[in-house]
Amino acid sequence: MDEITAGRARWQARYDASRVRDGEFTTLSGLEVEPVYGPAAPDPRFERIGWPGEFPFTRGLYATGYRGKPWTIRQFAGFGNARQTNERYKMILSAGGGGLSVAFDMPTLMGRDSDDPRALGEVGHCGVAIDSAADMDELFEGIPLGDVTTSMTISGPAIPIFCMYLVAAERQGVPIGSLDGTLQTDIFKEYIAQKEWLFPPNPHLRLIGDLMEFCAAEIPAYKPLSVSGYHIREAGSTAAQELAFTLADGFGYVELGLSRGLDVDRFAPGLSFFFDAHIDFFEEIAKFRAARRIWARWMRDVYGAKSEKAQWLRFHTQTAGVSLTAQQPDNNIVRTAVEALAAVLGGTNSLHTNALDEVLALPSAKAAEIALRTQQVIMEETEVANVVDPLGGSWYVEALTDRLEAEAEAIFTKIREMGTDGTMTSGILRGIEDGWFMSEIAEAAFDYQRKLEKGEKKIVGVNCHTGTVEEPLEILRISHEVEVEQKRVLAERRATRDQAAVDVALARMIEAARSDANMIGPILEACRAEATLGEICGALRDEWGDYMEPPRF
Ligand SMILES: CC(C)(COP(=O)(O)OP(=O)(O)OC[C@H]1O[C@@H](n2cnc3c(N)ncnc32)[C@H](O)[C@@H]1OP(=O)(O)O)[C@@H](O)C(=O)NCCC(=O)NCCSC(=O)CCC(=O)O
Repeated sequence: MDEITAGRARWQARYDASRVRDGEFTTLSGLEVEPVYGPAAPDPRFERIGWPGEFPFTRGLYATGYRGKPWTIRQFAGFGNARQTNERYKMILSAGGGGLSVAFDMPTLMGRDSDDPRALGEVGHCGVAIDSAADMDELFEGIPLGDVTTSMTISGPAIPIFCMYLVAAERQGVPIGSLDGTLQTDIFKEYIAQKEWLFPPNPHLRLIGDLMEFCAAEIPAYKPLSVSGYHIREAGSTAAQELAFTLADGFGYVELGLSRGLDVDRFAPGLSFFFDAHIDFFEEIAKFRAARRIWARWMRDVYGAKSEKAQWLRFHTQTAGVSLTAQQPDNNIVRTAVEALAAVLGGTNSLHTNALDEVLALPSAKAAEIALRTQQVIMEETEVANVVDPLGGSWYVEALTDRLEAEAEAIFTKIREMGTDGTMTSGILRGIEDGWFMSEIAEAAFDYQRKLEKGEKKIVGVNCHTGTVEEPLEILRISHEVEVEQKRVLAERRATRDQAAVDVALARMIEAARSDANMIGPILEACRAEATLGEICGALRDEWGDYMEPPRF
């Protein structure tokens, strides 16, 4: 039997052993479609590409693709206080959202309480304000945490926020071992692009190692890391840089797990990824396919992962916020639809579609609903979910996939060479310290901007096809009352909690910080005692110090 026939037989066996959702898998005009298409005759490219559901997973993780399960519709949302955001979550779930994704406000992202002087004017603005486990209870009130997978986008203070989420689950009566969800936690990309860290890199990495250890042992389905290229791309990187920097960061976390003596086949399934879907349709599809292939190969060949789940790159995608325009904002619906389709054709596991007004403010309820419906149109009407990796074998897409893979490999070599001991981690830390990542991204952003200004690259409504007379958009505005009320509630909670229990828990946490002990238990205790996020992070800042980025011109 030749390799094509043998491969197809392997795929068929996997497909037959899998569950397929009910549905009519035909074109709109009624033609039956196969679950997958492949070459009819031997093709030299095929070994690199493979079949869906098998190494190197270029064509997807599952033999069934979206016939097995469609991607998760996971709309990133949060604003004002926990009660307001809870209402938005219930709206998203009742409108067909498949999972939740929490956006926190800036003080929370920086580990500060709502009454911190630095929080002034920011409470509830770019996400929801969470000060303690009691806010987390309110955030998920009436939403069974055992049944809904919840992603939380936070990295600097990821661990105390995660512990508050565990406390909220305990208070709902959900066993924490049964939870499934994702925590962003990706501190490398904070230093590289988003700039929301709390401490120097080493204490952050220690906490992340503690979290990986805890989750691998206690909450096997939970993904404690969502390694993020989104913010790298939004900062102006190219697609190849996004791919390479993100996967390099992922390798850094694998090296961290291995350095802690953890079993790669146990902890690697907890590593998840998050990419941008930008407007160049085919380049984005190729990027997602290349990402799966590179990750599988490195995990197997460099880091010794044996199980398929440890070789899988699972990812969430968000359409490109940076591609949205304030001019002619209705056009953003079209951009988002094209980008979302690229994510789906690239085999994303989970997807957020941006709202048309996100360039101006957090989404209004109406804009949020259109964004959600955009995914549903793709899922329910277009028939694209009938066939796994429908663009596999396209000369263009396969060539771009190879090209992006080669570009990423060249960047990996550069990063490793920057380090002192041949590891990816050492190269990443050196690149952060030297401002190398930042200047690579800045160069790419500058180059693109120059092309826009020369008219070599075009954006409708910005440097071409301008001149539409526009109505002002109704946008969501967050009242200052939210901040006043959040501070009042926080003061009341501080006055009524058992202060001695808080003091003891915080002292134990610092004791643990000074030892080699795993920090998750003590931080969880502090959250159970209603210590606030600012108190927990403040005590750790006092212990570990702050981090100043080296200036670079
Ligand atoms: C793994 C992902 C990517 C997706 O998880 P999900 O649970 O949604 O989906 P999933 O794992 O693909 O699927 C759920 C289960 O179904 C199974 N499954 C899926 N497809 C299948 C198929 N065809 N056949 C058989 N089983 C299948 C999976 O293996 C899994 O089960 P098992 O578990 O048993 O295997 C996770 O990490 C995630 O949800 N990430 C979201 C991150 C996020 O929302 N970030 C927002 C950032 S927003 C941000 O940063 C701000 C940006 C800004 O500034 O605007």
